[in-house]
Amino acid sequence: MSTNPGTSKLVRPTPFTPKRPVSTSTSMERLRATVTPNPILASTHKKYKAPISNDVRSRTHLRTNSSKPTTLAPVPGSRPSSPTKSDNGRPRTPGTPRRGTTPDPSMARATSEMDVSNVDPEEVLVDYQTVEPADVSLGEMDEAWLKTMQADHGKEDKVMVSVRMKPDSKSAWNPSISTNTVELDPTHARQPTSFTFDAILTGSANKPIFTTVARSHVVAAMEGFNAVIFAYGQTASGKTYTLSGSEAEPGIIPRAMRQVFSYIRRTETREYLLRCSYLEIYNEQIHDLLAPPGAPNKVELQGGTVNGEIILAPLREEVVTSIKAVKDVLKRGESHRRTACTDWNERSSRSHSIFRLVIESRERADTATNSSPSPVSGRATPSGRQTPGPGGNYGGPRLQSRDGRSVQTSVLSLIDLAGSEKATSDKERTREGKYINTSLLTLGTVIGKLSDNATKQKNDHIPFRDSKLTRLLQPSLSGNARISVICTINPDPSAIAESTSTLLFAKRVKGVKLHAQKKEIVDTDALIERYRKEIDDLKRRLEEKENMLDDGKEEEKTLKKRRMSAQEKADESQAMQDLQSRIQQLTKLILTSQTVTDEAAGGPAGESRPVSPIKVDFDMSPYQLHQELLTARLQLSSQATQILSLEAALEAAGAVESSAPSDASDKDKTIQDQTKTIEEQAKRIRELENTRFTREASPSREDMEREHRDWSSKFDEEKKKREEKERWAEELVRQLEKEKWIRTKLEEERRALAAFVSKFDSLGMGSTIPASNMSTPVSSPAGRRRSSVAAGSISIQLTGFGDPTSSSTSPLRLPEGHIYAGVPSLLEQMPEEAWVLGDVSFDDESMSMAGTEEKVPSVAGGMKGHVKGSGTVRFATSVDILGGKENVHPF
Ligand SMILES: Nc1ncnc2c1ncn2[C@@H]1O[C@H](COP(=O)(O)OP(=O)(O)OP(=O)(O)O)[C@@H](O)[C@H]1O
Repeated sequence: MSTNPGTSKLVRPTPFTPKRPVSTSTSMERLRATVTPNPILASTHKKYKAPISNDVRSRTHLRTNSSKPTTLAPVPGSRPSSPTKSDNGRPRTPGTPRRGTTPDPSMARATSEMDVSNVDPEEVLVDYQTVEPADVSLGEMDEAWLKTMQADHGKEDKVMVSVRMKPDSKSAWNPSISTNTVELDPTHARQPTSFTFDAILTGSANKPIFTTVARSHVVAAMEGFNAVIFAYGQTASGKTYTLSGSEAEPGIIPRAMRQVFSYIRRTETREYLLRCSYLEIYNEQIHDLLAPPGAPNKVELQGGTVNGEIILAPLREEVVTSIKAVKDVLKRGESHRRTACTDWNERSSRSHSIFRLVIESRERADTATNSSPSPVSGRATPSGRQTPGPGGNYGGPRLQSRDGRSVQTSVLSLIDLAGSEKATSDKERTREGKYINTSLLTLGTVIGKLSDNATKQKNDHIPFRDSKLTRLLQPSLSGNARISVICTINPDPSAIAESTSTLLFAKRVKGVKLHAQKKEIVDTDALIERYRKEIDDLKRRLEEKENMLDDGKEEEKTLKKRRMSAQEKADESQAMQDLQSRIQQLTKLILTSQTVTDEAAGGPAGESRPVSPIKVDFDMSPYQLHQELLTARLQLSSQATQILSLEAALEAAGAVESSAPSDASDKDKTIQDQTKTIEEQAKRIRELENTRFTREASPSREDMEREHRDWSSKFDEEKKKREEKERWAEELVRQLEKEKWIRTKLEEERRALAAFVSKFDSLGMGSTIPASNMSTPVSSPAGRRRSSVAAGSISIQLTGFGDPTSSSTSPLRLPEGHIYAGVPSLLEQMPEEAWVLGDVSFDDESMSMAGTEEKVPSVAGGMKGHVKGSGTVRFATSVDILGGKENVHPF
């Protein structure tokens, strides 16, 4: 690891891991020997691990000295009364009221001498003449650098992210300054782990750190852009050292302040009003570090935002005019900050601290080019609009825009975050640690989502409201600021996990996109004048264009128009449209500005002239104004198109020439009339379209209803049919059941009869079967009757079954359960060709023919048997069956 050669190797008072409690005696001595203590910090330096309660801090003893009521921030609009210019003409830095006799002289210095509510901003302006040479840092802003840097403003749309490694003899990380990469040493890495950022910083010297990561942001703030610089990292990794530094190595905050004064000294054309505030977020509560001792110091973050700004109230702002004044403010704020000795850091910040410098500037009166009084109607020039503030909760005075000199406002925020840490044995520290970690976690989530939204072009919700820190940073993180983040890491191998987490945070921050905009508070009269001039100019250009076309005789004009290509005509008409749109827009803006001005001056706004339909908020950011402008332009352009078409129509009707107005105002009137007509026509068209739509829509609705009705009746019909079929099916089933029942009954009867017959036969009484029980016997010429059937037909018709007359055509059906009894030679003459088909078999004959066609052997001697199964006996030739049909009986 390469470190700054000038670095005095600092021995860490404790290893990062909290396992071993700090040994204050040796480590502190070593520390004191290596680092010159910062006198600012020394006053509150905690040497021993002791609980710090916000109520038991230095303010407690100061409270006893409090005799005068505290004056808080002025209500905007209250006139400053007592100028504070010192005898030598140089403005004196105001402070808080002196509290009578103070036993502690250092604290007497820390409390302020002046009530800021009584400061006239005009009296405390800083310009190149008032800056003391001693307040200036020489050589930090050469012209060439400044030029490149200024060219970068507006282009830069990413957060500047740098990593600062604290000097350590055993480092687990290898920094590469040339490639801006930091890599985890392979001995500690399972896989290659490296990160690349905008800068990798090492060593103890704070000057190069300032130059690399903060200088350009400070200049951006001086030029009207909001700027935020913050340090992020685990506890004891060097955040406070980077931001505040020590007497020997001043950090970013003191260097930035010097830079501010250097900038003012080299900028001869502007004058500045500088106001500081200093606050901290401790256990999710915001405290004003500059609140006078004994005064309430809780600051509330109010509901919404004003023009994208967060409202903090009540927050004290103090005007500063010199480095000394800034130092005083810092010292006072530092003395109120919550720090404590933890397992890892002798003087650990227990809160997030935010030092804010509000920079307001305007062109100096003697250099302003537009310093002539406003020509707007003999009215007295109204004072410029006040810097938007939370209804008197901001503390400091505001710079007013004067004589057309607009006021530029920006805020430089320098933030020292509390460090993420592990749990400690001390209860109070653990509680603080929880708040710290939670808010840092939210910061990480917010940054992650912002970066995600930027890369994936999404617009997901960002949980800014989940912590005070993110809520406070919302305007900046949302993009309206130049941001520089310094991630500090402790390179000790015992802190690899924490350092990796910090580096991952840094990587996410890199993805956040910014679009910082300047904020300018404009003098409305000057603005109106600017609009008027622009309108005059536009009207002149419009007339020129029209004259160009109208010059010459009628034939020449026609020729001119014919000569113009279609493209030229379109361009020309577009240019004229643009001019007219702009004129209308500016006219509206003038009306709005005048309304606003009159209202602000308590005048009878809107009585003598129409109030513009568009209310322009002059406190809107240029970006917002631009958006408004685009929307307005779009509207105007569509109206202008309508006007043009109407003009074309009128021209075609030959009406324009005769009624064409001669001067611009008449033309404006005509345009207005025409616009009105167009609007009426457009309204009429809309009505017609609506009617048409209604008309077109109603038949289709009827159709739909009719169709619906048709379908419903069809459905009902189908349903009816189905129900009928179901009824019919049920009826069939019922009949079937009945049939089955009848058949069963018949079957039972038949079986009973067959049994009877069989018994009868066995008794040798076959000839005595009563004819009534059987079918009517076929009459036979002889005693042994012979029944003759044709080939392929039945030879036997079972008694009681079937129709005897059809016996010649039907095959012999032998239903199961019939027997052939009492017939000595039923098929005596059956020829060989006889075939039996079907599943028929007989008990005691070799006539098993189940399922297959089989040739039936001649049956000599008749047969007697019980038919099993049903089937058909088919005969190929005529068969004489002895005994006739009557010999076959049901079983
Ligand atoms: N780059 C550095 N060079 C020399 N000393 C350093 C450096 N960074 C930090 N230190 C020393 O390390 C100690 C811890 O640093 P510091 O208090 O700035 O850490 P921190 O990140 O602010 O911690 P915390 O989050 O607990 O407030 C201090 O004694 C400081 O002087």
